Amino acid sequence: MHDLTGPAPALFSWEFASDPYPAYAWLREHDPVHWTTLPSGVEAWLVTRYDDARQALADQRLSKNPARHGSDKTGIPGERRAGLMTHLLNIDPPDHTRLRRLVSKAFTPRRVEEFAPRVQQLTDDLIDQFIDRGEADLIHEFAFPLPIYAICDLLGVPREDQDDFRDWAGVMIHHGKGPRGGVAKAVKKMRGYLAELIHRKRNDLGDDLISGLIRASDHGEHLTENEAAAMAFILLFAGFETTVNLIGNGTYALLTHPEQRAQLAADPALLPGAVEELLRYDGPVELATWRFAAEELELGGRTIRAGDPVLVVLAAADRDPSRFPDPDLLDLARTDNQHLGYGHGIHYCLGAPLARLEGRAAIGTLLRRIPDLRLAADPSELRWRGGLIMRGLRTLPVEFSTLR
Ligand code: HEM
Repeated sequence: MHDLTGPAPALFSWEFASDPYPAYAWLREHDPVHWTTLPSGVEAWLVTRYDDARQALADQRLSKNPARHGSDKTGIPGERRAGLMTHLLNIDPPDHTRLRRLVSKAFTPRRVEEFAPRVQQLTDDLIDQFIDRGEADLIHEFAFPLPIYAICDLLGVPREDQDDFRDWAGVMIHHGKGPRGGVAKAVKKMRGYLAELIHRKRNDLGDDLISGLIRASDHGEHLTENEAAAMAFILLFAGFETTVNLIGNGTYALLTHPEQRAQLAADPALLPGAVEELLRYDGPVELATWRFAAEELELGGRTIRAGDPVLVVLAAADRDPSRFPDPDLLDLARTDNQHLGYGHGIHYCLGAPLARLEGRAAIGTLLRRIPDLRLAADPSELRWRGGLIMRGLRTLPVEFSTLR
């Protein structure tokens, strides 16, 4: 149980980054829709209770497109909102409805299902590379490469170009060797590459997702090359660091809850439910992406003014005791687990079936192939990446026996 009687906790401090849950518990109890100043200096509402969060995620008066009502308070420069940034998470209906319908025709559950053997092979190949060494950093060597190669394969990026993507993606989340200021450069290179790839595929359609997008757009609904590039970019961008963190945070939670882990190892049928519980307990997306009040509205008893930025704190909602009994307990056998880790409403995660596939393959295979996997650092030594939206570890050092 958290101490809810003390003064308001400091948000966005170093301690907060490693364990934000006590602060969120305090907010849920005392100021559930909380006006705050973010580290960037931008002011925004934080929504922390489950019911308010679900309501906000489904409320179309909360727009995703700041340009629509001329109130961009995020501090994100205007030029980044053009080009690749005009994607699903930054637009409202009717554009959103059209683009989402189009991508859903290409990114079908069947396509994901057919992809399962490839994900399993990628998982095994990555484990093969460190299993004889007795130690590894599971973020850099496992959680990070798996989703980037998986999404590249799915999109139809040729294998010989995939290491470039790995490098650009690495720079984008500061894992790579590139300089910190290289993010804009990496995005630019990715944009150039995607535009060229889409152009090439128009004349040589294959069985991949980009070809599927082009085909879907040729059947009536229009998709410009810029929209196609933005779509490929958001699939990469939304599907990459999130999955890194599902594997990283999930494995970390299992390594620090040995009884739960033993229960899962003894009963692999628990795996699908276990991955959902890991998403609820310490999910990759701490705060949902920016929303802006298109008009004045009430939320959790507070008045949100037109133009105000609203951030729904998924991590706080998913530990709300009024929705989840014993919310701070990791219970891999939990039932009635309708968490908000993939969002809710029209922006509900498009890649959830792929994320589930990757999460189950990665975590299930790791536990099966390395039954004595142990954390090789004290939890207090581990560092969490300090972004606003995502929650994830910088490194996850592990050790294990090489005798098997
Ligand atoms: C465990 C991994 C993942 C988690 C936790 C996750 C979580 C989320 C969340 C919370 C949202 C909604 C954000 C909001 O409303 O502000 C979202 C949207 C989205 N996700 Fe995921 N995601 C994951 C993996 C993926 C993957 C693998 C892909 C694709 C390859 C993907 C593609 C998308 C897209 C395109 C959207 C925007 C949908 C829209 O606006 O209509 N995600 N995701």
